Amino acid sequence: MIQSDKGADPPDKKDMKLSTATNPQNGLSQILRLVLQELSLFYSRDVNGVCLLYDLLHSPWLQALLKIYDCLQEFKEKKLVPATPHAQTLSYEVVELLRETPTSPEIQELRQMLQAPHFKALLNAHDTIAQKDFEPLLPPLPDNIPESEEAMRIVCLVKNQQPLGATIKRHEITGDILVARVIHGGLAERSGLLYAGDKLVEVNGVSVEGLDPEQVIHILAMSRGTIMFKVVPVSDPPVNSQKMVYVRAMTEYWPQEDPDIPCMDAGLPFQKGDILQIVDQNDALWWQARKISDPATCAGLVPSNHLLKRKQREFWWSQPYQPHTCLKSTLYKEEFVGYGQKFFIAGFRRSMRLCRRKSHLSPLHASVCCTGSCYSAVGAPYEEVVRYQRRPSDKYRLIVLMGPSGVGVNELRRQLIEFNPSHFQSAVPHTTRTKKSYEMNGREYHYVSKETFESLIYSHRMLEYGEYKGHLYGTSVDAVQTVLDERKICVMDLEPQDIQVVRTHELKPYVIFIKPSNMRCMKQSRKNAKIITDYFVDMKFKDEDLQEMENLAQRMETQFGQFFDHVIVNDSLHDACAQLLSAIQKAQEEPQWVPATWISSDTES
Ligand SMILES: Nc1ncnc2c1ncn2[C@@H]1O[C@H](COP(=O)(O)OP(=O)(O)OP(=O)(O)O)[C@@H](O)[C@H]1O
Repeated sequence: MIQSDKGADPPDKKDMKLSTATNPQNGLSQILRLVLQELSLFYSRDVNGVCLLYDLLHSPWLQALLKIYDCLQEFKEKKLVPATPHAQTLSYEVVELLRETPTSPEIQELRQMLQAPHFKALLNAHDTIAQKDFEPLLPPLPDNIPESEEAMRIVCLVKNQQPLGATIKRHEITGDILVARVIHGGLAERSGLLYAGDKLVEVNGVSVEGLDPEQVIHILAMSRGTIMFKVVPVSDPPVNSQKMVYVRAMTEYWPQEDPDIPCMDAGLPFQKGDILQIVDQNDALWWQARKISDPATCAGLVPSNHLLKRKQREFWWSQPYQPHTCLKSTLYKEEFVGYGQKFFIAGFRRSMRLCRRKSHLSPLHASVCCTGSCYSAVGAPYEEVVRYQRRPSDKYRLIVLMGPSGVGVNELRRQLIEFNPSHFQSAVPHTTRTKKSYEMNGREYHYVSKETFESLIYSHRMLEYGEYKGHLYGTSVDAVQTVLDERKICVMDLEPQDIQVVRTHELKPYVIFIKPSNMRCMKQSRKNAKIITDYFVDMKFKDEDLQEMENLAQRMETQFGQFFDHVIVNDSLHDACAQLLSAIQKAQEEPQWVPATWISSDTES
């Protein structure tokens, strides 16, 4: 039995009314109204997805659409007829009458308007429609057509700047030239007259019998204006009934470098992190997709998940063996940043940051999880994604900052927390080292035994950890959850190798990559910046430090760019902070693409 929770605000009854039409055949509006009423009962009970569905059905654009639908239904019923079937003659008569009227500027203007070509064309169109005179007159079919004659279709397409949007192939046995695929959004598909499997008989009056596909393409390339195809239609035109799927490309693809692609010109190149709309998966090997950043263009061919995985594997095995290389850092910073300030910020200590950088070298780490570089060798080439909009009642998404050492990740994180400590916070890390006299358990660190720390690792409760001077340091899921449970935004910095561990539906991380600007700008902006390394105190950035930072940033982008939701170039600190604030606000308040598994896990829980 469905009950309403009295504690919550019931949705406004007035707004629920979707349509005012009284037409008894108006079933769609009626059904939607009932669905809304039903949903309003669940609304206050926080049932997963109901609020989203309710808001969708309640949205002004859907209601407006329904109103339009209702109006159209009403007009359909009325069977409107034109006031006059011959508006053109009426117009001639008016012009004649005006001739006999004394001339004035207004009469002159009216006469000109009635005789203007566009007005005449409009009246002509009106008369054609009024007389329902749009069916072309076809000659009668000859009586003596043999039974075995194949039905032909004549297709005329007007060539413009766009490609025709179809590929052809030769049938291996019969040698016929067939339409291999029709590309979504292309001229051929929009005409609705050509289908994959249609047999080409003639192009512009030239028979294609015995020709190679290349020769047919040459004829097409030479044609100007209208192209006429004579085809034998495929008996069963393929129907694309698959649902639209969106994926994030986890690898890059360049059709020009792929000798296997059936038609290089029809290929769609993409880069890591691009969001693709998969519009056709009928072929097991070659899908059709378009980039959501470029929705107006027609689709292109991309390798299917299965094929791309195979290609990745073949590429991986063809590479010479390389021992595991890590993104290493040489720039180290001071011991303690948060101490002595108005409020305390945890997680900025040098020990913590150094162990982070060394974490992927630890044998313990290697035995528990797979690093990012392993991931790129065997991981899925596409990740299914959906649009996710955080609801105000949801916890905040975890904000992850990453970047090469010295780029300013910690400076930005610190400034953010200082800007609004009641809104932004770091997680308190764990350590196995002993507490110092001025420290407090749960403020600088959670001080735990080695056994406790290791059990957290083995139970996958550590998001990142490492060893420094014989002690373990790390950040736990629970420490992050504590911040999120307080309805604050948790901001953490992470090495890219650890990114897979935080990508869970629980934390829904939003990853921001902090990137150095070019060397010339960096030399200027870091003129007075001081770094403290393991060996020197207050050392200025040297050119080689900046160069290494740039190289490291490039490697990080190449290897992990698919995981970055946003990139900020840290040139002016002030601008970078402003960009960071705005990016975080968008991450929390605007729809974003997230892995589909994060959302399905939500529904299951
Ligand atoms: N945009 C900037 N302009 C000038 N100085 C900057 C800028 N960003 C950061 N700095 C300075 O550069 C130095 C290094 O920054 P920070 O400590 O934040 O680096 P990091 O990315 O956290 O690397 P690490 O963890 O190795 O210290 C600091 O002195 C910081 O104040």
